[in-house]
Amino acid sequence: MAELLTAAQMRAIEQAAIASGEVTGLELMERAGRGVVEAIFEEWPELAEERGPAPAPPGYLQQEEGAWRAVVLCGPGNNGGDGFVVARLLRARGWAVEVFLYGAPDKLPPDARANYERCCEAGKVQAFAEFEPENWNWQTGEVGEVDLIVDAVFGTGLVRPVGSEIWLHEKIGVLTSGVVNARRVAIDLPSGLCADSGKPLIDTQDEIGRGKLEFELSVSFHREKVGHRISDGPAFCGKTVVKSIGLDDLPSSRAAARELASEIVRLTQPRLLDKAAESHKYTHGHALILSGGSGRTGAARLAARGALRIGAGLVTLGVPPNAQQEVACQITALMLARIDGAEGFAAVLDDTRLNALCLGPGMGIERARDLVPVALAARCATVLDADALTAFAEDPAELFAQLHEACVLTPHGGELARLFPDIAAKLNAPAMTGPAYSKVDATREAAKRAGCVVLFKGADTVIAAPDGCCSVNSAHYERSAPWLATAGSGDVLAGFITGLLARGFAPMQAAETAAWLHVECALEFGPGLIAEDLPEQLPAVFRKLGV
Ligand SMILES: NC(=O)C1=CN([C@@H]2O[C@H](COP(=O)(O)OP(=O)(O)OC[C@H]3O[C@@H](n4cnc5c(N)ncnc54)[C@H](O)[C@@H]3O)[C@@H](O)[C@H]2O)[C@@H](O)CC1
Ligand SMILES: Nc1ncnc2c1ncn2[C@@H]1O[C@H](COP(=O)(O)OP(=O)(O)O)[C@@H](O)[C@H]1O
Ligand SMILES: [K+]
Repeated sequence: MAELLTAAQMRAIEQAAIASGEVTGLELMERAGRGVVEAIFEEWPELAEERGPAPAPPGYLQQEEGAWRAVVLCGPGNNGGDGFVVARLLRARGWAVEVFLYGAPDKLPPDARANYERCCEAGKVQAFAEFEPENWNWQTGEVGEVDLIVDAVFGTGLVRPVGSEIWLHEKIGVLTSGVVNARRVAIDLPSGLCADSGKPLIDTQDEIGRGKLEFELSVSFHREKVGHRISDGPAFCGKTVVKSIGLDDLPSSRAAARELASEIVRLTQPRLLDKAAESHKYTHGHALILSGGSGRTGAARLAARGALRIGAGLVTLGVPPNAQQEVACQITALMLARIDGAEGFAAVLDDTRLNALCLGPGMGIERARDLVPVALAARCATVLDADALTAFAEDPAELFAQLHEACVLTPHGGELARLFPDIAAKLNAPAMTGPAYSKVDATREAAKRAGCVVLFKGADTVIAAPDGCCSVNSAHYERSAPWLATAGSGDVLAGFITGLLARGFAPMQAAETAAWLHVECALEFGPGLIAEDLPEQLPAVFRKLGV
């Protein structure tokens, strides 16, 4: 299962390896630099082609032709150290490389210092203040084309907001503003991005020039960091490649990782979805999904279709009398039960074969306020979405007092803010110091307070349980699925979770697997997707999974 590490976890794993004597920091840095160069050539094979030798410094960037040209921006820590390795390796291949250092050489940590010195043997390293692409005269050809920009200013050690003197988004923006056509690679993370939260730490009220901070490739080591997958991280990173630096082969770092295991955030992956051959429909559970009144039943019908397709044995829509006819005209495999007020609902719940409930989609606030307490009193696996969450905006504590561990809450950002206003305020505050409060922190805190699983939606859906277990369902990079942002897709997701709960999945596993399948369905259909299409992709997705 793919793990996402925080900066502190990565440090602990690396430090354990170094402390054991199984590897030195210098060796890890060399492997990191080599990994970056490898990743660059894998991403842009044309850059690996041989070219003429580098002209002698100074002023090699003035040359019109000849070697490939790179600018490497190094910072004051080990990220800068990785940058010096990359600069040296590129120079050894005949590249013309301009290296700039932000910070004083004698303050570099030992391994970075060693690589600074080795880098200087093959060419100069200039002070960062000299990096003034805004003053380079492109028009007169005084400065030649730059083929590659390497950002090695800050990695996982970024703790303070990036000052205006190193606003890379501005500087790199100049370099890439169409005058030159350089590929942009960030070592570990784009400098300025907080490794734990995926938020930029920038000390300014100004609009961040986001387009300019975006890289095409980020090369991380050992594991992706949480920040590669949440908030602004994916947009800034462009594409994230992970290179091994040999830590998985070392008993010391493996032991350190085992100790951290319960805290580590994971990327979602599907659980076993097969059905046993000897089963019958009741083995797969009976889900009940409550709808709203006449004219507002679409959301619940979407959820119900999702629950049925994902394999619940039976799915019943619980509708108020005024919507009975409307729903009856629309459904075939789904069943229908008349559910009016709290009393009638309680009577329906006497049927113990009903083992998963879904309340919220299109339900209406008033009906939700009446019926959610009845559902929760039944102590049945229950998904609360949409109106079932908003109904408790005025007194979230009232809801929390009734929730139990078989519940799943599925808020989007607005709904989360209604139930957890303090958590939303912390999450939405400008990030000044690292590690910044993240969507992972927010979801974990919400799950703990609610006492049940919380699935916080978005392209970076975060799912957490009260015990801290947490995963990210990332619709980014090769799983980018922007077509999922369409009305009703959240209703289908609620139905998917309900269906899996009916099938007997534990709440955390139901939420993770449903979120993962939701994105797979969107990818299976592709552009033009609307919510109705989502459940209909499940058969193809299951076939691909070998279910
Ligand atoms: N942890 C590991 O296992 C490995 C780490 N490596 C590299 O080392 C990096 C982490 O190195 P470090 O921990 O030295 O951290 P960084 O190199 O990311 O930055 C730390 C330095 O920047 C300063 N700093 C932080 N925020 C600042 C700000 N806003 N303005 C000015 N200065 C600021 C800190 O005081 C410190 O001097 C990783 O991202 C990775 O690139 C690699 O060499 C491979 C192995
Ligand atoms: N850009 C995006 N990429 C991938 N998934 C997205 C994106 N935006 C939204 N989603 C997903 O689409 C669904 C939207 O749900 P929600 O906000 O409840 O809206 P609705 O109820 O109208 O469907 C959620 O599952 C969310 O994770
Ligand atoms: K960097």
